[in-house]
Amino acid sequence: MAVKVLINGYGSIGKRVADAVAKQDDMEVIGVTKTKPDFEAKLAVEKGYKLFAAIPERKGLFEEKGVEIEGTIFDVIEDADIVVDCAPGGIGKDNLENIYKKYKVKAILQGGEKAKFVEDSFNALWSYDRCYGKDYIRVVSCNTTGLCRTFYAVDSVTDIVKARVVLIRRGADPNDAKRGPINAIVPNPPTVPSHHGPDVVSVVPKFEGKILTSAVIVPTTLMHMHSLMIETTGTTRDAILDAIEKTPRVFTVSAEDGLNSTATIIEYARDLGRPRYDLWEIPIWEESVNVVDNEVFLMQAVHQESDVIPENIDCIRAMLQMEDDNMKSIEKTNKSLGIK
Ligand SMILES: NC(=O)C1=CN([C@@H]2O[C@H](COP(=O)(O)OP(=O)(O)OC[C@H]3O[C@@H](n4cnc5c(N)ncnc54)[C@H](OP(=O)(O)O)[C@@H]3O)[C@@H](O)[C@H]2O)C=CC1
Ligand SMILES: O=C(OP(=O)(O)O)[C@H](O)COP(=O)(O)O
Repeated sequence: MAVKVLINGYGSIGKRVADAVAKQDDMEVIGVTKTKPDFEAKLAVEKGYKLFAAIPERKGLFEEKGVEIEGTIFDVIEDADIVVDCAPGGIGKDNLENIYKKYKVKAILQGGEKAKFVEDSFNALWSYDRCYGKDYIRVVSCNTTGLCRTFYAVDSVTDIVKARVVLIRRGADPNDAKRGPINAIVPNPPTVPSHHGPDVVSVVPKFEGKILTSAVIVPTTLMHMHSLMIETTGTTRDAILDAIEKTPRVFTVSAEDGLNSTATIIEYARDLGRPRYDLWEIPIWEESVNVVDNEVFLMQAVHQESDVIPENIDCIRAMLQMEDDNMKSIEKTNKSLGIK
């Protein structure tokens, strides 16, 4: 029987998680929530999702606008086997304390929440077993997910002694007219190291003290980009390329093929006919992969709106003990979504 999934927060991440859950033969979406009756709420109903008010006092707003609503989150939460919280960063922890724990329902939070509020942090390659059967888990952020996958590939062929990463973060998602910068490069966070190193360690504790990250924000909406420098005990370029080939959800792209920027990578995702031009995999520039004196260099991009989506699906399977082999869950999810 399909497990019942409630999506609390139907925004950039929530709508993608809902569509991915709907594609699984072992899961069903029992509802999605919004706080306001805008176009996303209307489209959710048109797509056939049952819509609920995330905040009970807002229910009247939907009725006033004629947007079909089934009730509030409190009318559906007891039917859920698990809630995937996709509310804006910082709100998930309040929902965890005020709703999910009170109703004793398992919940997944997203990367905008801190590690300390949950039992563990999830990446399908690294921490599936640890999260198996747990109640409250965080799927780490898009950037952290991208780093975890690439470190997995490198770690599969050599030992990582120390890694340094510079993250070039997109200024806003494409639908966001309020954030920036429009014409500046902003150290963000202004302090070094950034939170991404500790976030990777929350998934892979053996990397404690080994990952140092700094980040800037630039005026683009398409993707993030990372420049990785990974000191190892010894490896070769061919071994790293082979490891990338064997690791799920990462792949190489070549500037020679015209995939020489985030712009053409997104065009590639469009040409693949991906929903919302989502690129769930992490593209690594083949030409950037190099090994100098045991240090691995590479550059990769991250489609911030979509790389965490398959992770949420695998996290549901782990928490609800639906599949005990992480690689089998990854394979099932990949197949259902059409991941390379
Ligand atoms: N966008 C990204 O690139 C990524 C985001 N994340 C993380 O995912 C989470 C969600 O981000 P994102 O999808 O971008 O955010 P969005 O702002 O796009 O969507 C948030 C959704 O939550 C709803 N919402 C608002 N308040 C509440 C509430 N109190 N309870 C439940 N739902 C609420 C909003 O509804 P309404 O619009 O009706 O107000 C909206 O549907 C954050 O933790 C973020 O850090 C992780 C990876 C990448
Ligand atoms: O929510 C996200 O970006 P945002 O906090 O810039 O909106 C992405 O998950 C990236 O987050 P991160 O750069 O804190 O890993």
